[in-house]
Parts: sequence; C-alpha cells; structure tokens
Amino acid sequence: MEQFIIDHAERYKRLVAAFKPSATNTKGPASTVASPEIVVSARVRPMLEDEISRGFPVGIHLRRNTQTIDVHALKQPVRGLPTITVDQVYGPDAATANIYDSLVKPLVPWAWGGGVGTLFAYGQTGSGKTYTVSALEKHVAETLMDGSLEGERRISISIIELAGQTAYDLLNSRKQISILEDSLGTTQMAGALEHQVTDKETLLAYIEAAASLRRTAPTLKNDSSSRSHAICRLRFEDPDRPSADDDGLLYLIDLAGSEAARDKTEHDASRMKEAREINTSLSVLKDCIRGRALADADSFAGRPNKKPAYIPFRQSTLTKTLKHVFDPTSARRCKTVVVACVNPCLADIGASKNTLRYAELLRAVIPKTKAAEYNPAVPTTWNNEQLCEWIKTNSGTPPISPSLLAPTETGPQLLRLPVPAFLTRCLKTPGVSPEQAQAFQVKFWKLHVDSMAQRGKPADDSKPSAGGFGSESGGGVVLQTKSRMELLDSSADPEPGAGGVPFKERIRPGMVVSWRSAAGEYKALEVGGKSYAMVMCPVHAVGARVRDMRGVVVNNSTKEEAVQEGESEGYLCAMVMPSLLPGSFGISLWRQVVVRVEEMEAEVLMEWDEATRYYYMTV
Ligand SMILES: Nc1ncnc2c1ncn2[C@@H]1O[C@H](COP(=O)(O)OP(=O)(O)OP(=O)(O)O)[C@@H](O)[C@H]1O
Repeated sequence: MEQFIIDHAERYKRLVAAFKPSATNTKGPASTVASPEIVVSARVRPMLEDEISRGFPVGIHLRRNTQTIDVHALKQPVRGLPTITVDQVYGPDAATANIYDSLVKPLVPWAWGGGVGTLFAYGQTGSGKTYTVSALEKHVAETLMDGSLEGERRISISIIELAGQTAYDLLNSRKQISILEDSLGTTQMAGALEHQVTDKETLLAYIEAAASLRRTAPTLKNDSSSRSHAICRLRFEDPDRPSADDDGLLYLIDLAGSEAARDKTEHDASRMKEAREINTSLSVLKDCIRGRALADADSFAGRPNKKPAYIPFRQSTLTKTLKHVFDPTSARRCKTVVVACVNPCLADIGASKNTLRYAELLRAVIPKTKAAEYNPAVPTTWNNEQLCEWIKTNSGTPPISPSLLAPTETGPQLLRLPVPAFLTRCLKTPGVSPEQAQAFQVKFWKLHVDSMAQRGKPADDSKPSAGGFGSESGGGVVLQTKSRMELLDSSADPEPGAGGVPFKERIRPGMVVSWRSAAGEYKALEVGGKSYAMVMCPVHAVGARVRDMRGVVVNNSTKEEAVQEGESEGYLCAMVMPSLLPGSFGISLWRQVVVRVEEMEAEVLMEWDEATRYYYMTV
C-alpha cells in the first residue's frame, strides 16, 4: 500500500487541490451546545523528515479558520470525507505554548482551587502524544512555580504507569502497585509514592525520571512507542483545609498509542494481546468521558437526568484509577481537556481517521434549551445580578461581598465552582469567618438540591403544610408558630433579639460552639484546625461519677470551690463531628467533653436536614 501511495502521490495532490469543500456548519447545529466542562481538540503534528523523504503526501487537511478537518483517503474520486469537527484544531505550525494557553492553563488554577482538572492525550502510535504531554508538563511546572497562583498549597507529585491490568510506580523504580477502592468508594493508588515539591527544577526532575522508566516497545510506526498509559498526578493541599476531599488534583495523562490489533505478521501473541487490552481500555475511556460530558451538560442546563447515565468506570484499570473524574455522583467538580494527536501522513490515514472519529464521539452535544425563567428558589435560573442580590441578603453578618464571590458568574456557574475555591472567595470579605463561609456554601448548595428535588412535584406540594401546632388559632398564629417550628430545626437561639446578645452571655443546652482546647488534647478530632461541640449542661449539674470521653471525672468540686480556686465555668458538651457527605456533621452524644467558656470561640449555627439525616452549618 505504501508503494501505491508513493506512486500516486502527484495525482492525489492534484485531486486534493481541486477539491471544493461544501460549506459545513463547523460548530454543529445552532440548536445544540457542547458540554461546558469537556473540551475536545485535535493537534495535527508536522510531517516528519522520514515521511517527507519517502515521498508521502499529507492526507489531513485543515479548513482555514474553522474547527473542521478533511480526511482525504486515496480514492477515485478524492472526497473530503469524513469531515470531522471538534472544539479546537491545531495545525502542524501550532506551538505547544498555544495549546497550553488556551486549553491547559485554565486547568491549573481550577485544580489549585480544589477542582479536578484532567488532560488526556489520545492518538495513534507515533502521532505526538508524548511530545505534546511532556511539553505541556513543562508549562504546568512553570505556572505552578511562578507565584501567580493565589494562596499557599502543598504540591505533591506521583506518576504511575498502567500496562494492561498492572500498575507501576514510575517514581519508585517501577515498583508494582495496586489500584484499590476503599470502603468509602475512593480509589487509592496503594503503594505509590507521593513526593512533595517546592521548586520547578525538582518537579521537572521527577517528570523526566518517570519518562525514562516508561515501558516502550517498537511498533510498526514508532521505534520507541509507549505501550502503557502514563498518569502524572499533581495534588494541591491547602494547609487551612487538610481534608483530602478538598485537595485539588491535576492529571496529565499520556495514553498508550491506539494501534490496530491486526498487524499479525509483525507481532507475536503477547503484543497482539497487549494491543487488544489497550484498545479495550481506550474504548471504556471513551464511554466514560462521553457519559460524564452528557451528565454535566444536562445538569448545567438545569435538567439533571432522571435516570443517571451509566458510566462504566469499573471496566478498566485506567478508568477505575480516575474514578472521580467520571463519577457523576461525586461531589468533585471536574474539567477535562482531550487532545487528539494526529499523524498527517497519507500512509497513516486510516488510523488518523479513527483518532479523529474517536475525538468527535467524545463531544457530547446536547439540545440547547430556552433560558429558564427566573425563579427565586431555583439557583440554576439566576443571572449574575439575581445571584448577587441573593448573596447579599442570605450570607449572614457581615454579608459576603457578591463582587468577590461571584464577579461574573451566573447561578449555574457558581454551583460548578469547586467548594474550596468558593470558600476562599467568601473569606476575601473582611470579617467573614470560615464557619460563616462554610455555612453559606452549604445553604446555597442545599437550595439547589431542594429545587431539583421539587421539580415535577405539584406546585402546592413544594410548600410545607400549614397544619399542626396552633393552626386552629388563625392564619397569623399559624405563620408565627411555623416560623418558630422551623427555627427549632436549627440550633439558632429562638428567643427574639438573641442575636444582639454576646453568645457567652446566653449559653444554653443545644447551642453549638467552635472551640479550641487550651491543652490541645483533642487535636486529633479537629476539623480544619477547630473543634465543634454542642452544649449539654454546666459541669456542676452532673453527678460525681460522670467522666468525659477520655475517662476523666468531669465534676470533682462544687461550683463554689471551683470559683474559689479560680477555675472558669465549664460546660459538658457533645462532640460535633464531620459525617460522610461533604459539609455534613453528626452530633456524637456519647463523646462528651468539658469546654471552658474561655475556650469557646464562636457560636456556630447547625441545621437538621431531614433528607440526608445529617446536620449542616447554616448562617
Ligand atoms: N508537534 C510536533 N512537532 C515536531 N515533531 C513532533 C511533533 N509531534 C510529534 N513529533 C515527533 O513525532 C515523533 C512521534 O512522537 P511521539 O513519540 O510523541 O508519539 P506518540 O504518539 O507518543 O507515540 P506512541 O504512542 O507510539 O508512544 C517523535 O519523533 C516526535 O519528536
């Protein structure tokens, strides 16, 4: 076939030059939109010297100023078929710096702020994946270390290789590791070393060390072809938010080359098996990326799928490792970029066509919906102005500045912001405490969840019934009674005017406080450097045999003796501890502690949520 191409190269070039493409709508039908969180691009590499010297013509043709690519096979007559459209196209002259600036650079602050950013380089063997990813890694290292990112983060790197079902640590002499799911459903790269880095040189040294250990084998098209997926994971830990759920993640993934498993004459049985395994994992990856894109696009348009899309991430080690990139039930916000790398040479046209088709399939294009009508109870219908108004009136005291939290965002856009980035923006308003920021984030998110749950229910079903306590006394009393009943679903002081009295002067059973033990003995139970507890009663109200959670007797003197000894007033409290869902808490009634008044820092409002049966901080 190669000789046939070389023999007919001149005629092929004439036919291509004469080809008149019919006008195509390069952005897809006007009635559709692409998924907002997944960008699919194609990079066509230059012809290599060897390909030019052998006389092969270019088979991949980019239409100027469009996202459309014509793939011309050697046929009589030459047809511009298939025509492929993706979100961004980069031709042979495009520098990696351009790709970085427009596609990958935005992932860095996103992951730095607590989101998950993922870059996949996909393509046939010899198409430029490793070339592209390694150059992008250098740009990432530059951005991470140039001081342009806001706030402090601990940066850790791990690089693993997946070959078939087996995973290796490329930063630990290719030691074999396991990909395991823990009891909470989180995927762990068990045994992989993570290295903390603080400067660009060390970061690049790790990346280069890993590249030299990657498994390569000659293929028909590339003398040092990578026959494995390489996953470089950068983890960003905010020292003020030590929970692993808040860490930002940036994945840079150089996928194994897709290679037709049919080159039987050239490959032995194990190479054929390897090619099949690679192709299977790439096919599962396609289903996962597309499934997640569809789920995201639906929820962005304010119509979460009634029946969630099936995303088969357990079907391959690659997608299992990247579970939280695909799992639509995960609370993590994800942005994904795919660069489909293409060899332009006519001799490889079949594989290039497959690469581009694969890329096109990843684009989840969904029908455009009419902008939803504004509904004050449905955040996905709010424009920036409506959102800012809501922030001003619902974010507690002091009010969180809307221009710092949502300078340009609409309701749906703010819902997609990673939680740590949301909290960081809230804390930019002077006087806002971490508790207030957290409570406000939960309030916003809860309103969204409630509004989704109310969809499809009859309108009057969405309001709580007016019956019950005091209802026979007339409408005014019902309203008053209801608001008191509603208040009793939270730890807020139901007494009118309580807000004007300092909290230490109105300590009562059920009040929740943030506190820091003076002796530091409860450090292990702290959440973000603080402990939370619910007041039960003064220590002097309990008997002489009552012990705290450490087994220490809590009341061994009378109140008068304590005052004489200069001991400050203390309360027996129940610990408030984080629960399974993000932002949720449970009250551990039997883990009791004594909290002295001077150890109390602030009153924290907790609200009971019947649907999840957890407590959430509120404002
Ligand atoms: N944009 C580019 N500009 C110049 N040369 C390139 C470009 N992209 C790739 N190349 C060259 O093409 C060859 C193949 O690239 P590379 O090894 O990155 O391919 P690959 O897709 O990673 O292959 P495999 O899957 O077999 O590992 C290399 O010699 C590389 O230097």
